[in-house]
This record gives sequence, structure tokens and C-alpha cells, in this order.
Amino acid sequence: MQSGTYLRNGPGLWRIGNYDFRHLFDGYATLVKLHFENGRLIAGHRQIESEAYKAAKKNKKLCYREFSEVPKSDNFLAYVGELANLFSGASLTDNANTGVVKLGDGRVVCLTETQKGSIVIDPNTLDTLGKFEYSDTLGGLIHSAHPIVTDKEFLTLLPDLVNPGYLVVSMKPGTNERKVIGRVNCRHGPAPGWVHSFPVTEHYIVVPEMPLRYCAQNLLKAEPTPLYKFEWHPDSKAFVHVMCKASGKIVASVEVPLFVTFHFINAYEEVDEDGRVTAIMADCCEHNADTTILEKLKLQNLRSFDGKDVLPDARVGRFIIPLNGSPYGKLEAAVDPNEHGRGIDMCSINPKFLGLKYRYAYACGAQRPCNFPNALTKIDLVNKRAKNWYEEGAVPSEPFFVPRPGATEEDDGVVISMISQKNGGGYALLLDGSTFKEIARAKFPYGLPYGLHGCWVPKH
Ligand SMILES: CC(=O)/C=C/C=C(C)/C=C/C1=C(C)CCCC1(C)C
Ligand SMILES: CC(/C=C/C=O)=C\C=C\C=O
Ligand SMILES: [Fe+2]
Repeated sequence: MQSGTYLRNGPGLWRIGNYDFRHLFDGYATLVKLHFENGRLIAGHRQIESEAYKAAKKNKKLCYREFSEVPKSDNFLAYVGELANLFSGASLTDNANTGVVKLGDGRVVCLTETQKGSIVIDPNTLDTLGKFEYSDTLGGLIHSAHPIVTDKEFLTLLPDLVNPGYLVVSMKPGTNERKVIGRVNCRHGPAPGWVHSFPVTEHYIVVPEMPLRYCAQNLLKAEPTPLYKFEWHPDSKAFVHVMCKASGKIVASVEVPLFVTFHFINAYEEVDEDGRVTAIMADCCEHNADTTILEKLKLQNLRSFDGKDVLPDARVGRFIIPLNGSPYGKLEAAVDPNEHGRGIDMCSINPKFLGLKYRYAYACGAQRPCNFPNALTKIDLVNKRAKNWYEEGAVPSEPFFVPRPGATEEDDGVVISMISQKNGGGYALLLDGSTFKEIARAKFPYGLPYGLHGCWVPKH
């Protein structure tokens, strides 16, 4: 194993004072590191010191609006003040609990869906170094939790809740200034669709317009609604837009079947024999257009598995977006979902294949019965087969693929995951990217919370 550090972020602390949070996404960010050097592994973990976390610790109560939790107002005047704070963004959380990315200039930033929740950390000590301040004047309060980050750029989407649409922006390494590439206007609906993530190809940015849309009224509610800050609008239909990265022009905007996804896996350009791009293929972990997955992620559900199979089915959803002006795109399963137990989320690919025709995706899959993805799966999109890893009672976190330096095969590398065991313990697991068989495991001295997304920081 090459030397370097795998960092993984995610919600990890769900109790403040004597109050218990209710949803997985509410927890205060816990950063975990696995440092690999000379065949040894050194692990560590630490809370990210966001304003939201520090205020909660100090006051022993929730002080900012989290994914589903809202601080309680003491009286009506305070409530009116909080509404103002909501519109200015002052009451929104900066709890950067979703992921962590390494920018092209080496800075390591933890992120969530609020822009203010962009926090720079030290990948060695896990110290919180301070806010990542965007120096532009683009404004807005939220962004996609998953920017596309390479050594050359940082691309993200800024949903516009006032004039439903998305700004597509990019930021160069060494700067804090995002520049607008273009804008997508929503085709329908009262608000933009939730964009937790989006994919890119070599020349295009794919902007999904999911019928699960942000909802201003739900933002104002003190108690969580069934779909939290979102609302399901099947009547508003679903769309996928394709923007040219160089010009900002929209080259396709197609209606697609209804869908629900958190995570896009990858996208690429399909070319004909003359080298002309005829279609965009975009793959995601698709929950069969069923929004119930959001409430299945309530802690009460996650903590009460009684042997019943309650995880809704999901599939590798492949969008086929024609570039010939046709108004419709397709959405179909790229592999038989039974190959991965009809559960799929928390995906990664070989980063060298970002935006390119690719063959392999790694993700959490299911071994049923289960209430949460409880297996690891390697999907072969060409042979349409999957290889699976499973251990009774174990809950693995997102399998993260690290290519072997000098590799020529797409799946030549290792897959890192952290496993939570039934007995409360845990370990780091390394699988061979090609055979998907275990190479090594290192037991942690104590269990760690389930975490979400990670990144690889190579040694120098
Ligand atoms: C952990 C994860 O995957 C998602 C976290 C999402 C968060 C913290 C969303 C927060 C939001 C608000 C506090 C208000 C505005 C809407 C929204 C972006 C959902
Ligand atoms: C853990 C998860 C979905 C699992 C469903 O099968 C989604 C996480 C989303 C945020 O990153
Ligand atoms: Fe995510």
C-alpha cells in the first residue's frame, strides 16, 4: 500500500446535553484518518470545530438549524428574529459533516450543503484551521454537498431558490473565488430539485432536476416534515440538463422518468464512429423514485433492526441523454439489481476515469434481510455482474478506491472501507480492487460512528 492518508468525514455525534438528534444527517462532523506508511496504519479521529458544534457544546443545546433539527425559540419575538436569521443564513448550520475534499492547491476542506459549512482542516492533526471563505459575490446559502474536485478545478452547483434554477460555477486552485460558467433554469416546479451531487463528462456538466425539490415552507417549520426540507412533486416531472463546460451553453435539456438519488457515480460521452458525441451516459445510485429512503435514515430506524427486510430497493440508474435535440432521455438499470442485493449507495470509482467511459463502480450494497446497506459491492458495468463482500452483522462505510501508482488497469488498486461491527467494535478493511478479496484489516481500539464520504491525501 502506498503511503498517504485516507480521510473520512461524516455525522458522528448525535447527543447534546440531554437531547438526542433524530436523523443520521444531523450529527456533528467526526473526521477519521487512516494514515498508511511503510506497511503500517495509524488511525485517529476528531470532531470538526464548527461554530454549530462549539455553540452546542458551550450552551448544551442546539443553536443552529441542522438537516432536520431546528433550535427552539424562547418566545415569539425570538421566533421573528430567527426567521430573519434564516433568510440571511445566520441560523443555518456550518456543521461540515458530509464529505472532505483535497483541492488542487493542497488545502483540505470539509463540506456540507450550506456554503458556510466549508471548513479547512489539517489532514495530519485533524485540527480545524478555519472557515473556507468564498471571496466572490455570488451569494446564495446552499450548494451541492459533492463538488467535482480535481487537481485543476473545483466545480459545483448553487441552487437558486428564488428564481428556480442552478448556477454552475468553478474555482481554480489557489483561489477562493468561484466564477460562473452558466445557469440552468428549472423546467418546472416551485423550486429547484435537491442536488446532493451531480456528474461531469470531459466536456459537459450534467445538471439533474429531481422532482424531490427544496421547499421554502418546510425550511420554516420547527418540526421535521416527512421529507424534511424537501417536497416530492411528481407532477413537476424530472429533467436532466447538459451544459457545455467551455461555453456555458445548454446543449440538452430532456425530460426523464421520475428519479430519486443522492449520489451520481460517473458520466461519460458516447461517440459515434466519426467521433461525434451522440449522447451522455450518467449513472447514479437510484432509489426507484421512492423518497422513503430519507426517513429510513432516521436514527430510530437505523438502531432497531429486528431481522425484517426494510431497506427499500435501489439500482444503478443509467440516464441516457441524447444530444440530437430529442426532448426525452431514458433511465434504466445498468445491471440487474439482484447482483448487489437490490441496495446501492455510497459509491466511488477510479478517479482517473472521472468523466470518461468506465467499467467499474464500488458501492455499498445489500445482503438481505437488512435495514441499511450492509455489504460492499464492485459493479462491472460491462459484464453486468457484481462481486460482493459481506460479513454477518457488519456495516461497512463507503468503499473508497485508491489506484495503485503506475496502474494500467482500471481496477488495479485498493478499496478502503471502515467497518462497524455488531459488537460495537470496528476495523479498517482493505480489499483488492480487482479480485474484491480482503488484503488486510486493522482493528480499531474502539468503535467509530458510521461515516459518509472520504478522500485520499497522498504523501507529498
Ligand atoms: C449529511 C448530509 O449528507 C446532508 C446534510 C445536509 C444538510 C446539513 C442540509 C442542510 C440544509 C439546511 C440546514 C437548510 C437549507 C436546506 C438544507 C441545504 C437541506
Ligand atoms: C447512507 C445513504 C443511503 C443509504 C441508502 O441505501 C445516503 C447518504 C447520503 C449522504 O451522503
Ligand atoms: Fe453524499
